Amino acid sequence: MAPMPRARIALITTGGTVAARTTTDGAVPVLSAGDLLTTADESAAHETPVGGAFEPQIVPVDLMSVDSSAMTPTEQFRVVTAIADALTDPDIDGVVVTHGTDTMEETAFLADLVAADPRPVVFTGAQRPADTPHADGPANIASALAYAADPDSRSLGVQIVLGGRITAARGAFKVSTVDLDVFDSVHDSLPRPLLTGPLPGGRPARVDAYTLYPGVSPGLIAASVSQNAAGIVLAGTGSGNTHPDITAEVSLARQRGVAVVVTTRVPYGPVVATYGGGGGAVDLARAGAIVSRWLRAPQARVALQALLTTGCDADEVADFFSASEPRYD
Ligand SMILES: NC(=O)C[C@H](N)C(=O)O
Repeated sequence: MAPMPRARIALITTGGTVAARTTTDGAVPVLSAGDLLTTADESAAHETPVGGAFEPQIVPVDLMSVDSSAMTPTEQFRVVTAIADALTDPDIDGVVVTHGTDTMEETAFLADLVAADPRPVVFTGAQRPADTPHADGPANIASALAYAADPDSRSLGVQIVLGGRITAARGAFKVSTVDLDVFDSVHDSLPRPLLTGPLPGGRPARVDAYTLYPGVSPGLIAASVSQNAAGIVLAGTGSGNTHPDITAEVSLARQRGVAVVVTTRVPYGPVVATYGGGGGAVDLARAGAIVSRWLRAPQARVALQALLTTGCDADEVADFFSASEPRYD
């Protein structure tokens, strides 16, 4: 299908390179939704469906102006709340969120965790600041608006539209610091278990994440526990493995009621608990860690944080991660 010519789309801006201007102190996000629309207008002409002008009615929401690398969990929750607020208007056909690419996979995934509404929610951004020659933001915004206005985009969950590619938020990860084709996916058809109910206000639960390596200090985990982290995500080597000393700390963390999820630092392939020897994923699972088969550390951390913030217990966390596995992978 083609975009509805007069679709009504909420455009929520959060900052990022797409909204950035270059200064002597580096690129900083300063542009409003109105500014972004002006630059996207020309590119939108290329999205005009055959036989009718595509002139969406835009409802601008200038939410925040931050580089996404500096976005806090509280701000990520605010983005998701803003999407829900926009969708309370029955006349809105879809939502586009402009966001930095550094942590887009996290906020878009958080939005997908509560995306029960069939109307399209699309994240987009840019790799080049808006005032650089050949800035990619305007074309990305135009494509995202067209995608959000297309009835065929309904009921697919949150999508990332960027660099000419459409990527489901769940499983997406940033693959290039500078290329215009920014995201790939660890698996292109992950199941989408949703959180029950909206995200609560207030401060999200603290969930730490560590990438493991030879010689990593077990004290990192002890420090998280002593600082009252509610959860810890470990990106192990290979298929979710590490040193036996880490397993011992995981055991202690579990005894203190801290949820632990193990994933891998490897970009592709499932995490399969195969290895023993004291530090293998088999040992970590026996020590009480939950294996995240596909969701990598950034998204596993967001899921664990959202689950713990909404009051889920260890069994419900385990159920979520097992429901996130495709049946035949
Ligand atoms: N391309 C970008 O948007 C990177 C930027 N640092 C951000 O995530 O906000």
